[in-house]
Amino acid sequence: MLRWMTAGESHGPALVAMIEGLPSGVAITTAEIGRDLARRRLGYGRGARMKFEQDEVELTGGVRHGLTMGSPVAVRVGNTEWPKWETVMSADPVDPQLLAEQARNAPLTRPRPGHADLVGMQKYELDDARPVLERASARETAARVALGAVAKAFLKQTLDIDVISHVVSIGEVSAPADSLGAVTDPLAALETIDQSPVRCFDPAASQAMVAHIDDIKRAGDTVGGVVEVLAFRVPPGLGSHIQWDRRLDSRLAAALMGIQAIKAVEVGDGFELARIRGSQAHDEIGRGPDGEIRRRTGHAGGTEGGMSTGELLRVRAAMKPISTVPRALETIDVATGEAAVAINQRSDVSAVPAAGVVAEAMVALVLAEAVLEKFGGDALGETRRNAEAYLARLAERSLASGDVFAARP
Ligand SMILES: Cc1cc2nc3c(=O)[nH]c(=O)nc-3n(C[C@H](O)[C@H](O)[C@H](O)COP(=O)(O)O)c2cc1C
Ligand SMILES: C=C(O[C@@H]1CC(C(=O)O)=C[C@@H](OP(=O)(O)O)[C@H]1O)C(=O)O
Repeated sequence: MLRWMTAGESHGPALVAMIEGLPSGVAITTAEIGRDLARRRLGYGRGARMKFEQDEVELTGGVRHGLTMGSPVAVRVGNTEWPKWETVMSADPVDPQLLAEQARNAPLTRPRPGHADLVGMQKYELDDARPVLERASARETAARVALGAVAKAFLKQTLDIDVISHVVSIGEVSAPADSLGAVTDPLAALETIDQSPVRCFDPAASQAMVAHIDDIKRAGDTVGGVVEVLAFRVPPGLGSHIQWDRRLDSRLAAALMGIQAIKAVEVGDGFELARIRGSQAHDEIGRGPDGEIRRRTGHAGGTEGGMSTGELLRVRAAMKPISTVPRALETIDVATGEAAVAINQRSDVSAVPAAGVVAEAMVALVLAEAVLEKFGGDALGETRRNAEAYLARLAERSLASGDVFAARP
C-alpha cells in the first residue's frame, strides 16, 4: 500500500511530505527533486513571490546514498522567506505587544471570493482568515511535486513509464489540437515544453498565450486554462472495474481535482465524447506492427472499464482564473459586517504552467500506487520481476507487444 501526506503553511518555515510503501532500491537524489521544484516555480504570469522565494529541499528520511531503503521517504521543502514571517506564523505563543507592532499580524477579516477564506472561517470558528489561507494556498503543491518526483523515479525504473505535461490553453488561447499526438520521445518533448514560457509545445500558441497573459494583467484581471498529462508505456491492467474506488479513471480524476483551483477533469476526449456518435467515439481493436493487439485510436485516453489499456494515458485538468483579482472583488468585512473589497496582496495572473507540473506529480503518484497494487514488491527488483512476468505472458499470447511494454534492461 502506498500512502502519502503533506503538512505545512504557505508562510511557515517549511513544507514537509512523507510517502510510505515504495520498495527499496529506487534511485533518487535531492537534485532530481529540486529540478521538478524549479520547474513548478517557472511559468509566465506568476507573481513576484516566485522570484525572491527559494525552495530549500532536503531528504530527511528513507533514502541512503541515493537509493530508497523501503522505509518512509520524508522530504522537507524549506522556505527562504521564513525570517520575515517568523512572528506572524510562530508556532509558539507570541508576546501581544510584539504582535501589535507589526501590521502584517493584523487579522484578515475581508475574505476573498473564490478562496477558502470565508467558509474556512465559518467552519473552524475563526475571526481571522490567516489560518485558513495559509494552508489553502497552492504553496502546498511544492510538497506534492517533491513526492511526485520520487513517484516518477519509481515508475521510470520499474516499467520505463514517462509522465509529462503541457499547457493546452490559457483563457481563450488554445494550442492546436493533437499537437503532441505523435510523440515518440516523451522526455525530449518535455524538454521543449519546459523551455516555453507557458509550457506549451506549439511555439506560435506559446507566443499568443504570453500576449494574452499580458493583456489580462494590463486589465487588472486573472486567467485560468487547461493542462494535459500524458503517461507513456503504462501497462494494461492498472486499476480495476470491480469496484468504483478501484477504477484508475476515478482515482486520476480525484487526484487532479485535489489540486487547488482545478474545477474539471477529462479522461481522453472527455466532454467531446458526449457530443459525438458511438461509431466515432470508441477505439477499434486491431493488430499492431508485431501482430500484438492494439487500439487504432486514443479517444478513451488509455482507460477502459476503469483499467489502463496499455495505450497512451491522457488526462486533462481545467484551472479556474486565479482567485485574488487585482481589481479587487466585493466581499463583507466580517469584523464590522459592512460591505468591503477583498484583501488583495500581490498575486499570480496565471499559474496554469505550474498547475501542469503539479498535475504531472499527482498522476505519477496515482500510477505508482496502482503499479504497486498490481505488482507488489518490497524491493525494486521484485516489482520489476513481477511486472516483467506479467508482460511476458501478454507478449507470448500476442496480447501486447514485448517492445512496447519492455521494462528497462
Ligand atoms: C500553482 C498554483 C498557484 C496559485 N497561485 C495563486 C495566487 O497567486 N493567488 C491566488 O489567489 N490563487 C492562486 N492559486 C489558486 C488558489 O490556491 C485557489 O484558487 C484557492 O485555493 C481556491 O480554489 P478551490 O476552490 O479550487 O480550492 C494557485 C493555484 C495553483 C495550483
Ligand atoms: C507560494 C506559492 O504560490 C502562492 C500560491 C497562492 C495561493 O493563494 O494559492 C498565492 C501566492 O502567494 P501570496 O499570496 O503569498 O503571494 C502564490 O505565490 C508557490 O506556488 O510556491
